[in-house]
Amino acid sequence: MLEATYKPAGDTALRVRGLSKRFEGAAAPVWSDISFDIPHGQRVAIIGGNGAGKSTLLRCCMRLIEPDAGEVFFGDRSLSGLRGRELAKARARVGFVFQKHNLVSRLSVLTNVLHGGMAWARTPRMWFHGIATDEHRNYALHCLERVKLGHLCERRADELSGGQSQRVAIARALMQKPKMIFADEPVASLDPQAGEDVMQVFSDLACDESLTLLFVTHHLEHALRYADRVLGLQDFRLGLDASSDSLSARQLRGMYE
Ligand SMILES: Nc1ncnc2c1ncn2[C@@H]1O[C@H](COP(=O)(O)OP(=O)(O)OP(=O)(O)O)[C@@H](O)[C@H]1O
Repeated sequence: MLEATYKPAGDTALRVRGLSKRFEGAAAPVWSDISFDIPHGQRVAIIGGNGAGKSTLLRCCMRLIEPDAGEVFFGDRSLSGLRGRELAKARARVGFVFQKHNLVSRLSVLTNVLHGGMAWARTPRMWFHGIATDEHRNYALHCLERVKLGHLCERRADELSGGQSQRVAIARALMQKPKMIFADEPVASLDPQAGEDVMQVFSDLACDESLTLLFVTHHLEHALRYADRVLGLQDFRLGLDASSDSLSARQLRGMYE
């Protein structure tokens, strides 16, 4: 592994131990024996070539994909063996942001954000604008303000730019009051400036609110600028685990050779 300069500090938000995954029928594992600890509030980039298993790793960390071996802990709590409501409750600690924002186009921005509260809703209906309580609407507005889009709350989602839509998707993830944000190539389809704006929002959330951030990216400059630490997947294993301060763009490019 490339020089592991990262030294764990503080309480652990996410602990991964000995994780391995091979898809059925595949000749080789996606990766094997992956272990790392992420302290609360750390910003971590996951890099690696196409097919290195970045998305699979992110999903295995929530058991959206079942690993073949190993264990994942949120804090001290192991996800192994959790089922149904217990697993859903544990997963609700993580706000997941995808490459595609998946907003409901004909609904307002505020209603889309309210949908993020479904993770802890008793009845889904209460998450529609007009039915939701003032308390929930105010919280949704607060989440929108955290991504600097409070002024667009009444706009239809299909009238937003790509960058604005992704920021609404982040606000929707914040609505579930997560401890961690996992983001899978969140700026892949955005222009450079919108991509920077979205990465800055993530970074501010991690720095100002101690939200732990784990994001997959192919933008090496984002890994260096917006992450405290970089994990790199290469040759079916974790080939890099180092603080971004200690890395150069040339070293990161080496993960793609
Ligand atoms: N559900 C699945 N069933 C079978 N194989 C899968 C499945 N999901 C992913 N794979 C395979 O696992 C490998 C890793 O895929 P993954 O999407 O995690 O890679 P990635 O590093 O995120 O790639 P990219 O940078 O192209 O998005 C690939 O070979 C992919 O084809």
